[in-house]
Amino acid sequence: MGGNHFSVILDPTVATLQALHDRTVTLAWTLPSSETTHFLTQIRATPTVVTTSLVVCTLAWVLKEVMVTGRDARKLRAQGVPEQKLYASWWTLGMQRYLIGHLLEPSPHLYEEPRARQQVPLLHGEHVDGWNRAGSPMMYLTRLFLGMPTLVLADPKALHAMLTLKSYSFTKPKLFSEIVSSVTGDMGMVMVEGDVHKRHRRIVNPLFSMRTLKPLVPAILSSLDEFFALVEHSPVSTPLPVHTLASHLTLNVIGRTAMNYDFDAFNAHASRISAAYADMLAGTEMTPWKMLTMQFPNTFGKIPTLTRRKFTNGFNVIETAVKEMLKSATACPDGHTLIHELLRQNEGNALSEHELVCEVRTFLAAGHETTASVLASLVLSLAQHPEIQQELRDEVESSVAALEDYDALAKLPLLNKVINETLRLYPPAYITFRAAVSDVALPTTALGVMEVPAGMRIEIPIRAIHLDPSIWGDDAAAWDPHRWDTIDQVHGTGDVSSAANRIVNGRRQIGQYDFIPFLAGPRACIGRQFSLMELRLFAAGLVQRYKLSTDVKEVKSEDLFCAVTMRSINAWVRFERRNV
Ligand code: HEM
Repeated sequence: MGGNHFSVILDPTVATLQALHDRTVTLAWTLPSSETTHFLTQIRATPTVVTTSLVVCTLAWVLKEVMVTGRDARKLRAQGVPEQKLYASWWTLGMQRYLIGHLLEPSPHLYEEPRARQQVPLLHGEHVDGWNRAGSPMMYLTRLFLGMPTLVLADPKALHAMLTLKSYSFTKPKLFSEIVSSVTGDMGMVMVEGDVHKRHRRIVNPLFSMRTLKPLVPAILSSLDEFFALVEHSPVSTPLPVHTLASHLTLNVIGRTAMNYDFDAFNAHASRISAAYADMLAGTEMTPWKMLTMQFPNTFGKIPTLTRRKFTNGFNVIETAVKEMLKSATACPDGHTLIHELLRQNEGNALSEHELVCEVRTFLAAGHETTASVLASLVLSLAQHPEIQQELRDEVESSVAALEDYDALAKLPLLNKVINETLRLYPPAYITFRAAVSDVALPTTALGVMEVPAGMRIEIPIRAIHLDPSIWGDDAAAWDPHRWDTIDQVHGTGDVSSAANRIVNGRRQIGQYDFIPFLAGPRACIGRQFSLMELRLFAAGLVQRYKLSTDVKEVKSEDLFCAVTMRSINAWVRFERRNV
């Protein structure tokens, strides 16, 4: 019997069982326990009946997943997509292997070696059968939750179609949305899809134009001054945890520039809102328990653990605070922060109050840890490379009279190369996901037109693409800003996908989809210019004022903490004040 026949029978059965299960669970959580007991007695739900129903539900669901997703995997294999060979049969459990593996061998981080090498081989530069190198398809099938197939896709032609030409034929997969929306709310720009997304993007776009952003330079520099004050109170010989300080710095910036609010994050007794936000972020850390709660939100997800209670409390504190921020911005319509501009752009109330709140929450979530992560890696890399640091200092001092002159700063070649190289090697969005809304045809470099089945989960391995030696050369894993001296960034998918035309007149051709720290297309990062502005001002300001040094010789994979974003957790740097 083919997968389709199975689906016809199984889909409605599973949907019914699932609905029954959800209904029972909802009742169980909402009714007082005495009424729950009464209700269960009334429907003769003895422990045996409940257990049997749950087992049947689970089995039916597993059967459906295996049948339907197995059929989808077969469809892709039949078109020539290679499948990653898993190392042992229990790995076919997909992501569940982390849960089991965790019990067998506790490990603090989801992507820690050696399991990570097998789960995300490209992230770790491991070879995968069928992966480019010798011209074979730049994609492969791997397994995620309960063995569900995921298409890991790095072919520039297919990425161009998926991210740009047919962007709205793909959405964020449910699991991804659940993690993000738990922080941003359900109606922020990262979350919304289709026409709703177009409406949000149209209203928010002007906030991130240079006309709106440039007046924010003084507010960004005032946050840098606070960082300087903190550094100057610390002994010169003591390395400072830039991975934490950068996060405080960018939180203060996003508060001041976007929300008209002072987070005062460098202060150990920081505001209630900073503390609530920290609690909320701690609740998104990707642990095996977190994965279980995401997969079964109505059962495990409802258990009121301490982390969950702190998370909910943090969420509510932020929600209330953002509502107050919106209210005070409404009362001061000429203000210069992003929240003021958002309200001006929202003339006619195209976005509801709830949508506005989610949008502001999104700026906070998307615009804070991402930039902090790049900044920490950038400062550490400069400290590890004193010669580049000096070159950058010379460039800044000879070309820019004052940091306020942002137009001059934005043009500095080495400064931009240092930032690009850091975004290449340490992209905070190291990986992202999409799901096909319906059956969709994608052109590919090696397999002709590929039919992607509806619902297929697709992973874009951003960091793996940035580390691929066939794109960047054999020294791809090294931090070398001068590699950009001989790079041409080529727009479109053009001719760069084959090794033969990668090097032209001694210059390396890098396509639009070979370097995607901010992704590409209609859903590319809207905050790109904002974060580049922060990074340019901070990098220039720091090398002007301090000599940076470190004892950290290399960045190992366990120094990069990977959850929703990737961030450095071992960036200890000394700041020695220069006599100028
Ligand atoms: C170095 C810093 C940053 C990096 C590397 C980065 C990266 C990204 C990436 C890769 C995406 C696409 C995610 C996906 O669709 O799967 C994205 C989306 C987004 N980013 Fe950023 N981001 C950064 C900073 C910022 C800042 C500062 C803001 C705002 C203040 C911001 C706001 C957003 C928003 C709203 C989206 C959703 C856009 C849409 O779906 O239309 N980001 N970012």
